[in-house]
Amino acid sequence: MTALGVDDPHDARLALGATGLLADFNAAGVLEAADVHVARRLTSLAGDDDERVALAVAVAARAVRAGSVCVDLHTVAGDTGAEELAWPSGPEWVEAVTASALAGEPRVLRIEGGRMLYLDRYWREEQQVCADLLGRPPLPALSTDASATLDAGLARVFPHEGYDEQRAAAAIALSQRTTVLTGGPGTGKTTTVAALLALLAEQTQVAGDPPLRIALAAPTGKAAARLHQAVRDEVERLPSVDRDRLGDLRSVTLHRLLGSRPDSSTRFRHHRDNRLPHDVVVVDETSMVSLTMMARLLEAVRPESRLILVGDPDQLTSVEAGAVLADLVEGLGARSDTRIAALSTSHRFGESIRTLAAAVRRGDADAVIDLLRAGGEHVVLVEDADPVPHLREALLPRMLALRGAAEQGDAPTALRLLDGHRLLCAHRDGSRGVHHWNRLSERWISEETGVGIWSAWYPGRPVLVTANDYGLGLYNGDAGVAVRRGAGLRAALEATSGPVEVAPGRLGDVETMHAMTIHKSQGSQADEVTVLMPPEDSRLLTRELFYTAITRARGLVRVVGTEAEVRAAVERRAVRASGLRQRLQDAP
Ligand SMILES: Nc1ncnc2c1ncn2[C@@H]1O[C@H](COP(=O)(O)OP(=O)(O)OP(=O)(O)O)[C@@H](O)[C@H]1O
Repeated sequence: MTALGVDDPHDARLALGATGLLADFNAAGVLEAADVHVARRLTSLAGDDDERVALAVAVAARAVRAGSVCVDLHTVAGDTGAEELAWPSGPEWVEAVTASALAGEPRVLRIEGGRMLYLDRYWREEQQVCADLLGRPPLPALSTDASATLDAGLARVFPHEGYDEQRAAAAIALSQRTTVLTGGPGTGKTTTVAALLALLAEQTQVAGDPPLRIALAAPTGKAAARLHQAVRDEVERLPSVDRDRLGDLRSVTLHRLLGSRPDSSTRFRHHRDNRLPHDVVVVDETSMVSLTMMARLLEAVRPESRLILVGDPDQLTSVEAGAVLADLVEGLGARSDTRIAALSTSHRFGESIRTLAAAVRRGDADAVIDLLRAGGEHVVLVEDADPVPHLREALLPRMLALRGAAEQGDAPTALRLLDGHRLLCAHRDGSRGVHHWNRLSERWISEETGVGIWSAWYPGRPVLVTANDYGLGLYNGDAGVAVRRGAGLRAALEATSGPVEVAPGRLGDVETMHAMTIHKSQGSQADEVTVLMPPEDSRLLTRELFYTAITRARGLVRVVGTEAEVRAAVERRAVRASGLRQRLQDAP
């Protein structure tokens, strides 16, 4: 039996035809078949038969798969936990890669700082992001009159007490061509953006320039729709003079802003030679933007336009490689010529969720355990060896209430009840996974009502949309519930633009949502949230995952897990190797 735990030589995880180091590392579970295939293909194209070079390519591909942009050849053996394999020594390996045809032209591999191995494409993107960001020209100093207008404006758009933090963040953003605006959920990022745009529009008008062209964008359709709604709500609160100057602001996905091309998923219509026309570009949920997307954005934004990157660097990162927002916060934050606009006071949570989230963020596991055990109105820890009875008691009444409203065809109540609670899992499979808890929830409902659930659609079935449907105005991440209409069922959904009802058959991509993954919950909130901690050795169990999960709760967070699982979550960072932070810090 191989270390992968498979006897079958045809197991899909084993790369067919692999030999030598690649085969050994594949069988040990360090490399996946895809890494091996990339390595074999590239080395064979380059005519390189050095096994160490093939292993380097495979390890670089593996790193990208895990979200890293590069890999440290001196430490990777220890980092993988498979030190018993025949790893080349760091210096010898670096030498072999440097001498390889793959490090020549056309270049595929690159070594940085004598040890960090990059697939060249990511190295170039990292270089470009750094150069484009730091190359943006500084703003000219404001005249005395313009300064006075700005001060009066700041007092106008942030009139009340309690807005000092946001006023200071807006002042920082107004003083820079490029600003990273950070803050956790409910810290007033959108409020600050709306006010900032109002002040920029005023500056433009006072200067007699043509009206400001503003782009609002986000990495996903759902985030873009939420941004649109949130900015609209906050603009509504501004004085009428500012509202009129801003007009109707639209928001789009980054793909749409840059202009998708049918022939490529990584190249766009707007680029260095065909820049975006906007004077101000605001990107929300920047934590979900990959290195590649950031590179494409920065080459498309005009150097003289304002760029405002908004997000929460403590949340889960992009699916693709890179941890760009966190790198920008730390890299730019360490420079003397740039300031980060940071918001830290949440205006949405109760004190206890806020304190818990802060303890998770600073990695203070003792404090997290103490806060969870102290419990209270807003925080509950379920440590039972078998949490099922506890959860059945806590969650089943909610499910039955939802079913009741759905049976009566009362869509508004059903949607309100649906928004009341989320059951969050790290995984899809396994005893702590979404599938298991969806099935268990349906079983509880059947047992309690005496009515079996035999078909996919039933009254009270909560659903999650899993693909954008622009025709219906639905986005990946929108939620809904099946409600009775006469003899049949309709799906009532809470689209970002408001509630919609459609025939279930019209919904192509939906899944049952008694439980959902933490990744999918990003960007949404519910009154109550139950977090099922994954097992202690889960690859997904990280501080960022836990922080994202608990900050989905507006009123109550219930954590189901052992002390060891909670500690593992708080103590383990989602480490993504990247050189961007250092590059931004060190560049002149
Ligand atoms: N200084 C403040 N005092 C009181 N309430 C505020 C303040 N700033 C914002 N709010 C309110 O708090 C809520 C959250 O603000 P906002 O939407 O701007 O935060 P956010 O950081 O963009 O949130 P999220 O990232 O979760 O979408 C809103 O209802 C907003 O009107």
